[in-house]
Amino acid sequence: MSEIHIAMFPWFAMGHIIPYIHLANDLAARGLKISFLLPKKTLLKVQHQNLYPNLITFHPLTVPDVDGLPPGTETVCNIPIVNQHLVAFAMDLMRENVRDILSATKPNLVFYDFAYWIPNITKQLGIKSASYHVVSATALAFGMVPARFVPKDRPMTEDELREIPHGYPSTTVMPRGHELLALKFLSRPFGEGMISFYERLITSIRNGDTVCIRTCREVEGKYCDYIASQYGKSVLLTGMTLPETSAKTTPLEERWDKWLGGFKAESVVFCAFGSQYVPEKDQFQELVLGFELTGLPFFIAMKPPVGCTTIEDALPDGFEERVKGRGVVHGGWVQQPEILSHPSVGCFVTHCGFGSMWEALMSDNQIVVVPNMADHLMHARLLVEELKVAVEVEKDENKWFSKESLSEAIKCVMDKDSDVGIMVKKNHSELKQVLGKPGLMSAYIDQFVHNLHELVRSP
Ligand SMILES: O=c1ccn([C@@H]2O[C@H](COP(=O)(O)OP(=O)(O)O[C@H]3O[C@H](CO)[C@@H](O)[C@H](O)[C@H]3O)[C@@H](O)[C@H]2O)c(=O)[nH]1
Repeated sequence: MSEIHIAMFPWFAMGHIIPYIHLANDLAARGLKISFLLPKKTLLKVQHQNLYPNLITFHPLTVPDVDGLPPGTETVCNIPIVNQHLVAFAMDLMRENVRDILSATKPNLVFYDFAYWIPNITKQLGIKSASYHVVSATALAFGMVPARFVPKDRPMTEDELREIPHGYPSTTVMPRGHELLALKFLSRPFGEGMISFYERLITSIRNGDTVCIRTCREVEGKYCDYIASQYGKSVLLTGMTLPETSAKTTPLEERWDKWLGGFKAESVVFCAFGSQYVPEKDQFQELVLGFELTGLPFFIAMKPPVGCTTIEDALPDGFEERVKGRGVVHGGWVQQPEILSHPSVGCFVTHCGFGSMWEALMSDNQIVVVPNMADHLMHARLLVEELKVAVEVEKDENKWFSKESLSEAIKCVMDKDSDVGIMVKKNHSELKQVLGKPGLMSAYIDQFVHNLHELVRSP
């Protein structure tokens, strides 16, 4: 088979760029050549993850400044959700630049997700296009299908937001009540020349030559089939594309390894909410008080709350003294996969970003979910309602959760005698066995590469 050359142009968010790099590594391991288009400062942060520099080439991009965003903004990292469409706008302004790179590098195929205009360029250049999605099939099936009516010239009404797409294959894996109304921002057309996130994704899937998703049939089979039937296209799966070797190549930072090592096996509760989430100060304080209330050792890694320069500034009065020796609250990035595989860690409290969802499933930890927005809600419901491998922290209509509800959820899975704890542990361990079956994930990539060869050869 002749060599395939793929260009990749993911949404400017770390939660998208990182899984694209994992896929690039998996493909390069099978001899495929990759041209990766990335904002230039972001490139410096992730280039060490390129395991095949002979096959994966990064192309630096300059992201134009856009009114309403701090100058030099490249990704949605630290940008409030209400302004994320401006990052999409900046991405759209790069059309000509991207076309020039594709025209010069001449790949056979382009992978993209939010840049819905890529197929217009690739058709002119005689290149194939594949929309590759690193959010769940569940989220795409619920929100981003032709069966969902999305008006082009106005935001969706409450009734439209509450409507379930016809044929959607679940009655439980979905946002509830007030959460549905919070999806309104996805449907807002943002002005001259800009389209809503709903329309962006639906157009992206509809116009590409194929649709690919970072998932497995074992977890999301029926949602993949629904997407295939909605678009009349086959859906190609890459499996979960988690790097297998990270724990071996990058040992956990010594200070954390030592601290965690001071506790008995499976006793520490770890909490992290991904690369984007910035808590409000009062919710953050309630969260840490919830951990205090459990009486268990804990390790929280989270960005400083809105309006606080450091995490220490945001802690409740007397908190540090009271939890000294059994609790850490760290305001920066930690090595999540390595922490999840530390023998002392027994529970993961997660916002349920798609990356964290897979990492949680492939760990031996009990899982507690605290979803905040759009796709996180879908992943959380998938784990709790359908797979029954996790418990969810109760929230009120204003998305607020109390220290008591957080503490109860954690204790319910950490208490060795709890029926719910025993049930989710058993289900999780059975699923992990299925997903961890030797050769399963590499078979996904092999089949995926085979499908790409067919796609490239097709007329
Ligand atoms: O201190 C930290 C925090 C996070 N991570 C890693 O960062 C990634 C975070 O990804 P994810 O769990 O997917 O969360 P987000 O960063 O919130 O993800 C964005 O991208 C996801 C697609 O991957 C979408 O599902 C989410 O909606 C979107 O918020 C994971 O691999 C974590 O292991 C760390 O290593 N250390």
